[in-house]
Amino acid sequence: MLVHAHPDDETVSTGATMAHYAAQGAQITLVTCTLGEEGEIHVPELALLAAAEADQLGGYRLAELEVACAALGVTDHRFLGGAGRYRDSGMMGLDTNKHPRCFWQADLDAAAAELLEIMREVRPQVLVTYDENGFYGHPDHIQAHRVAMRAAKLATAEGFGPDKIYWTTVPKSVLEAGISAFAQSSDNPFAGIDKVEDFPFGTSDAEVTARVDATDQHEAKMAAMRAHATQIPNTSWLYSIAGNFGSEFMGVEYYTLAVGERGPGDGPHGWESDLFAGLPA
Ligand SMILES: CC(=O)N[C@H]1[C@@H](O[C@@H]2[C@H](O)[C@H](O)[C@@H](O)[C@H](O)[C@H]2O)O[C@H](CO)[C@@H](O)[C@@H]1O
Ligand SMILES: [Zn+2]
Repeated sequence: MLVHAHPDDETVSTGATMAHYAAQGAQITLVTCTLGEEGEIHVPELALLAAAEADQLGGYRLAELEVACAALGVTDHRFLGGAGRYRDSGMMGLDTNKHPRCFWQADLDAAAAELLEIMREVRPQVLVTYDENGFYGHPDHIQAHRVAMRAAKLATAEGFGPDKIYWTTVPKSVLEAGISAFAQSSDNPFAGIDKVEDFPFGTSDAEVTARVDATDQHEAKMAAMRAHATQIPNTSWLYSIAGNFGSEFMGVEYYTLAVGERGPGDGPHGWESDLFAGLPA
């Protein structure tokens, strides 16, 4: 089970992983907490769908998410509390954070109870969500972390909690490699970023627990990214990195184990290569 904040997060941070396990026949349940109503629109002809105009972006991103899930092979997708229950809160500090229906204003116990019911049905072995900072500090990501961890605690108390809980991450060594690789490039997605500490995310290699190599699924991830066209324009830095690093960047995703027993791993850091490592088949 993966708990994400907005449509497109599932693809950008865990898309290759989901496609990898879907291809193996694993049961994958994706829970998205908002419709992404407050997002930017990188498709000019859709500009009037914006929150400040027709306020229809949420419905459009719902459809983008359906196409992305199909590209990844994900067949079980839910919106927390049902589509439209929790509104996109906008970036931290904006007035949209005060919208009465926004996820940032959600009652934590009520939202966790919604997720608990899905956990009761699905009984996930592995739960994936964000760290306490929501990976990069967006209020909906922070709230997704809080709701997922609260629901997991309640599920465990009732005997059906996940065996392992992972938080998405990127090793600082990978970020440093990206800064170096693009330093001389005219199309530098890291322009203006001189050191890894300038990123609002990233963990030391020692804090990373798992490296999922799903390079065989990088095309599926690219197709899912293309489905999220309102959020990921063709000029996105994601595509320029993919063009330079290829499947190595698009098909490898990293995680930190927050709860559960670390399974067998390999390499200099003993990273797991499988999120189900150490669990009964
Ligand atoms: C990846 C992610 O969480 N995207 C969110 C985020 O989008 C950012 C937002 O539009 C910001 O204004 C841009 O400068 C930034 O580049 C975007 O990543 O926040 C949106 C509003 O809450 C959300 O809809 C989007 O999914
Ligand atoms: Zn997001």
